[in-house]
Amino acid sequence: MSARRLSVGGLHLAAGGHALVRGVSLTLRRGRVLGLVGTSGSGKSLTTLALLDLLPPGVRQVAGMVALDDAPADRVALRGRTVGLVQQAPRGGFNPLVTIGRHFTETLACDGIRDAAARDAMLELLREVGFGDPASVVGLYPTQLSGGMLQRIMIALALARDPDFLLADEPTTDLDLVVQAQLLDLLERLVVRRGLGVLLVTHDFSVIARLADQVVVMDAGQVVEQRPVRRLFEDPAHPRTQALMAAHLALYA
Ligand SMILES: Nc1ncnc2c1ncn2[C@@H]1O[C@H](COP(=O)(O)OP(=O)(O)OP(=O)(O)O)[C@@H](O)[C@H]1O
Repeated sequence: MSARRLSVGGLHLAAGGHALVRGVSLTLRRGRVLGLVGTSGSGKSLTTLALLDLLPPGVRQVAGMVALDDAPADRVALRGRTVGLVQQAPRGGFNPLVTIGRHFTETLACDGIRDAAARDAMLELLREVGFGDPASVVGLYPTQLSGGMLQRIMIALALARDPDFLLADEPTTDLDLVVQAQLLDLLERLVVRRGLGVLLVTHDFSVIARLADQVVVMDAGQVVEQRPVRRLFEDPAHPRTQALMAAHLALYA
């Protein structure tokens, strides 16, 4: 049965005796988008990676528990099947020597989906993320596609094992504004159609305003504010949130 909530509680991370993330707790809910914002280095990516036990070498989890609904979860078992991961800079997420089709067949084979069934599933996934002629994409290599197309494909790969939750770490960074808007529309459609629970990591408040229901603000490894998106924009409480918002308005208002 599908889980309704994915949560991390009391997460502490450290490297070389230096605390990087301190006491972070947050909860994703199916059909909802939780925005995670904060300045560079505030601990957003490490928190996201800790959910799937994918911390980089040298970073250690000192405390914290990940739970599905209210039961402790095996984080390695969550990868792909329950929780999909989409990261920034899609080009680095692909093997340049392998076709797009092979990226899909290898992922689908994890669930025993092969041959004609794999091809049908791959074409359907590519169609779902907006490729009108998916068959024309499967024989291409990652270098033959634009950043926006690769980011769509990375989302399709993250959906290949039909997860309940999606962790999207800066999914629109480095893409032009038109492609960014298309990707945010796509994520919104997926939340509605699949009932996905999404963690949307970004430093961009316009992305938060467009998609998030609830927002967590991090600063120096800690959660400093957590509230519904509308209330955050109307009345940012913490000085760090106010500063991030002011910087955003200075650039885009
Ligand atoms: N492998 C590592 N070893 C030691 N420290 C690290 C490592 N990776 C990240 N850090 C440190 O942990 C802190 C949090 O990093 P993290 O990447 O989670 O920040 P972030 O909020 O995602 O920033 P950005 O928006 O720039 O991606 C930073 O001070 C960073 O320098």
